[in-house]
This record gives sequence, structure tokens and C-alpha cells, in this order.
Amino acid sequence: MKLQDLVQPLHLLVPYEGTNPEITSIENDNRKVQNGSLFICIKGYTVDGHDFAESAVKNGAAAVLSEKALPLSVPVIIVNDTTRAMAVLADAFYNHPTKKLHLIGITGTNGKTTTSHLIEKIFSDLNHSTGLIGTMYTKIGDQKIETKNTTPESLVLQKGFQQMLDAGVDTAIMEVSSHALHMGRVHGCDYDIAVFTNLTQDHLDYHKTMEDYMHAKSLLFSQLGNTFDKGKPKFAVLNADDTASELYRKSTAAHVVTYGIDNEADFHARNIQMSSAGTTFEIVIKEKSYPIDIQLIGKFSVYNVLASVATAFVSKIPIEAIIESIEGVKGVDGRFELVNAGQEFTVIVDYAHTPDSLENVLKTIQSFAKKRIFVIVGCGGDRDKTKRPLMAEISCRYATVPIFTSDNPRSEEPLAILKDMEDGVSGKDYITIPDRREAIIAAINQATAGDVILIAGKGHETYQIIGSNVYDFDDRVVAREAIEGR
Ligand SMILES: CC(=O)N[C@H]1[C@@H](OP(=O)(O)OP(=O)(O)OC[C@H]2O[C@@H](n3ccc(=O)[nH]c3=O)[C@H](O)[C@@H]2O)O[C@H](CO)[C@@H](O)[C@@H]1O[C@H](C)C(=O)N[C@@H](C)C(=O)N[C@H](CCC(=O)O)C(=O)O
Ligand SMILES: Nc1ncnc2c1ncn2[C@@H]1O[C@H](COP(=O)(O)OP(=O)(O)OP(=O)(O)O)[C@@H](O)[C@H]1O
Ligand SMILES: N[C@H](CCC[C@H](N)C(=O)O)C(=O)O
Ligand SMILES: [Mg+2]
Repeated sequence: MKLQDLVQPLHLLVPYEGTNPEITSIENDNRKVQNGSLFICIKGYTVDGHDFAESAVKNGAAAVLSEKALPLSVPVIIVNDTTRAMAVLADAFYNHPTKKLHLIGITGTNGKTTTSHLIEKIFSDLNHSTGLIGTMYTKIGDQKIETKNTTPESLVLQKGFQQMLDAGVDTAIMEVSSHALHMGRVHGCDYDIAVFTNLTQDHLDYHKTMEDYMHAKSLLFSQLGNTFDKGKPKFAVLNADDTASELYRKSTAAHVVTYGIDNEADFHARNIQMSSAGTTFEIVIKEKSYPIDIQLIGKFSVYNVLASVATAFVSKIPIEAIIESIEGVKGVDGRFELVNAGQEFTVIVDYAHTPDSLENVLKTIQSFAKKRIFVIVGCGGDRDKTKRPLMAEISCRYATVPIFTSDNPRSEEPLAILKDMEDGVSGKDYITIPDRREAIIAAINQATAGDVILIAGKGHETYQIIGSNVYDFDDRVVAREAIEGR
């Protein structure tokens, strides 16, 4: 594509000077630049990409997109915000891939990964070819690719959509993090359905206040109303039991459908019966009631199911097929995942790393636990510090034996993170074991028949980040080894 054609959607007011080279790729990392690339300078949180422009040109960049004038031998296009302009250009460069996909975006503090997997299962059971983008991986047809972020930056994202189309994918389901919305990673994505799970405390290191965090999520719903040329209706799927839904309802020009348990909703769950093996309930849609028997447990799972049912329903999937598909879901990796190695007590690995998710999971365990509840929990380094005392307090409130440990301390001192947790529980009974493996072993060695051990926070993760080192670490593997070594 010629440079002038590529930048046309930016409608530059001051035309750039110089030639009109053929652009073969767009890159924002000078190390990935090849002959003919457009290099985009991004002012990051760690370094400033403008400092790599010269090196990018040496590596073959044919043009540079920048926020300031740069003395380079290739055309330099100046825009106000390169990150957002990158999203517009990526969408154009890959020929607007989301116009050709049924695109479902899911936002919310908790439940995005779980809900996206439920929705993906419904569509793939009906022989749709699906793509999935989220915390665990990006899936393009049958291929799984590792990802660094829950919602990747726009270049990676739009390229991924194009690869999906090449692989015959018709439906893409993606988690949309508040960071991504705030940073403009999803500018240019033409969503058909936007789903809201819930809003509770997390990420205040980045968003600073709950108000700002709530508003960041509203961008998904306002973006949903930006274009209407896909020839089908658009929907916002909102949680009637979460007050933040009011803002999202007001943010969109799309149709709104609601789901809920406590409040009236278009997709309403009633007669919920929970056991340690699963949950049964009725879904009421337009006054008709549909019984469902799922293998997932906890009230939070009912919410995830309702959000998924509503999304599939407005996508015109027959309700009977939706229910059959959801009933077949055994669980999602690292979410309430049982570790069974023949022991007489229950070991659960779960990804709860926020106060609300931890409380939900512990409440669910309390509803079926007959003996003691152990919880092994830590809080991530370089992340929201204010959730640390809250998570510690919740652990002490619900567990008989709370054990505080490390969860990806990153650049922080592990003992300092633990101290922040301990500040929330002075005078309460808890144990602190900074080494996560030792913490897991200690719980497993103490457990007796009928106890339940919750290992929280890392779920599917297969690593522990200490400083800048990434060590192999999988709670499920460590727990199994500890049980076998007892
Ligand atoms: C704070 C934040 O979001 N940072 C993201 C950001 O990194 P950064 O700003 O540090 O980038 P940088 O290293 O300063 O680089 C700036 C520019 O210079 C370029 N560069 C850099 C070095 C070099 O040698 N040459 C070069 O050209 C880079 O390619 C980049 O264009 O851009 C990177 C590439 O897109 C992201 O991977 C990175 O996410 C980091 C890893 C992160 O931890 N993000 C978290 C906070 C996040 O986004 N989380 C949400 C999920 C939350 C949830 O699920 O609850 C997410 O969506 O993942
Ligand atoms: N609807 C829900 N409400 C509250 N808690 C939930 C809900 N669904 C799942 N959880 C809890 O939150 C944890 C994380 O779930 P999940 O991975 O689906 O969320 P996520 O929004 O994708 O998280 P992340 O932002 O880290 O990607 C689960 O392990 C469970 O403990
Ligand atoms: N998406 C979340 C994941 C947290 C997982 C937890 N194990 C941690 O490292 O804090 C975040 O980046 O805040
Ligand atoms: Mg997720």
C-alpha cells in the first residue's frame, strides 16, 4: 500500500514532505522494522519510541509516524497521538477486518476470560469458526498463540483479525481490558456486541479512582455506537445487578439487553440450586423458563452463564443449542480447577486476584465446605496496592487457615507486599510464608480429610515473576507434587 493511501484516513491538515513509498508493514518496535516498514514512534511507560526512529530508518523504515518533527531522510508524518493514529492505520492497513467478523467484546473486572470461553464454546459447537483473544492466549481457528496482554495493542490486534479472516473465522470473541480502552488499543474495532460483567476494585494503580475506572470501561459501549454499516443490529449486554450498567446504558446507541439474578432482567436466573458438583437454575427469557444444569459452581458462574446466553441469543443462536453447549462446559483452565491426586481433601486452583473475586470464591467454598478452609494468597507486585489489605482481610474472614505468600512480586520487595497485606489484618490469625511453593506444601501437609485448600491468584499462569526473572511455576503442578510427596 502506498504511504499516501495508508495515511488517507488521518486526513492530515499539513501534507508531509517527500516521496510516496510503498509501505510493506507497520511496526512500532525498531527491532522488527524491515525494508519498507512504516515505523510508529510511541511514547511508552518505559521508553520513548521517538528515540528509536533513527535506528528504524537504518533498519529500512520507509516512513515514520511521529508526535514531533524529526530530522530523518524519510517522510515524517506528524500527528497529535501516535498510539491512537496507529490504531486507525492498523485497521486500514489490514483492510478493516472487524467489518467482516461478528465481533464480541467483553469488559468488566472479573469473569471476562470465563465468559469469553463460554461464548466461544457455544459458537464453535454450532460449527462456527471462532477466534478468541484474551488473558490466556489468542486463538485463531485451531491455532493458539501466546500473548503478553489480555488485550493486545492495535497492531497485533488488527493483524490477528486479518489472520482470523484468512483462516476462515467468522466470529471473534475478545476480552477488552480497561487499560486497552483507555490507551486506545481497540480504536478501529467495529464491535457487534459489547458485554459488561461487573465492576469492582482493581487497577487503581493505573486508573487512580473507581470513577475513572468505570469511565474507561464505558468507552467500549460508546464505541459500539460509532458505526452502523454492518447490516445487523448491535447490542450492549449489561449486568442488571451492577449499578455501573446505568452509565453503560447511557453511553451507547445500540440495543440494550440485561441479565441478572437479584434485579429484573431480560435474561433472568431464578431457583438457583448450588452444590459442590454444579448448579441448576432456570433462565427466564420473555416469560418463558428454560432449565439449565451446569457443571460450574458459585453465583458468579451463574452471572457468566447469563451473560453468555444473552450474547448468543441476540446473535440468533437457538436457546436449546445454547443451553446444551453451556451444560457441556467442564470449566475453564485455572478457574476453580480441582487438583486431584487421590488425596482426601479438596484442592482448588483459582485465578481470583481481586477482593471481589476472592470473596466470591471463598463464599462459594464456604457453602459446601464441611471442615477447615485453607487459602493461599498473595498480591501482585507493581499492581494496585490498595487491594492488598482488602484481600488479606477477606482471606481472614472466610478461611480457617489464611496463608499469605507471593504472587508475581515483579520489581517490588516480596516482604513489603506481604506487609501491605498484613496491615489489613492486625490482631487476626494468619501465617506468612513468602515462598509460594513452601506455602502450598505447608497447607497440603497440614490438611486432613474433608478440608478445602484454595490456592488463589495465579490460576492458569505457569510462571512466577520475581524481579525481572520469570521462573517456571504452576500452582497445579506444585500442589500435585506436594500431595504426592506427603
Ligand atoms: C503499562 C502498559 O500497559 N504498558 C504496555 C506498553 O508498554 P510500555 O509503555 O512500557 O512500552 P515501552 O517499552 O515503553 O516502549 C515504547 C515504545 O518503544 C518501542 N521500543 C522499545 C524498545 C526498543 O528497543 N525499541 C523500540 O522501538 C516499543 O515497541 C514501543 O512502541 O506497551 C506494551 C506493548 O503493547 C504492553 O505490552 C505493555 O503492557 C505491559 C506489559 C502491562 O503490564 N500492561 C498491563 C498493565 C495491562 O495492559 N494489563 C491489561 C489487563 C488487565 C486485566 O486483564 O485485568 C491488559 O490488557 O493486558
Ligand atoms: N462474574 C464474576 N464475578 C466475580 N468473580 C468472578 C466472576 N467470574 C469469575 N470470577 C472470579 O474471578 C477470577 C478470574 O476470572 P476470569 O479470569 O474469568 O476474569 P477476568 O476478568 O478475565 O480477569 P483478568 O482481568 O485478570 O483477565 C476467577 O478465577 C473467579 O475467582
Ligand atoms: N490481569 C491481571 C492479572 C493479575 C494476576 C496476578 N497473578 C498478578 O500477577 O497480579 C493484572 O495484570 O493485574
Ligand atoms: Mg482475563
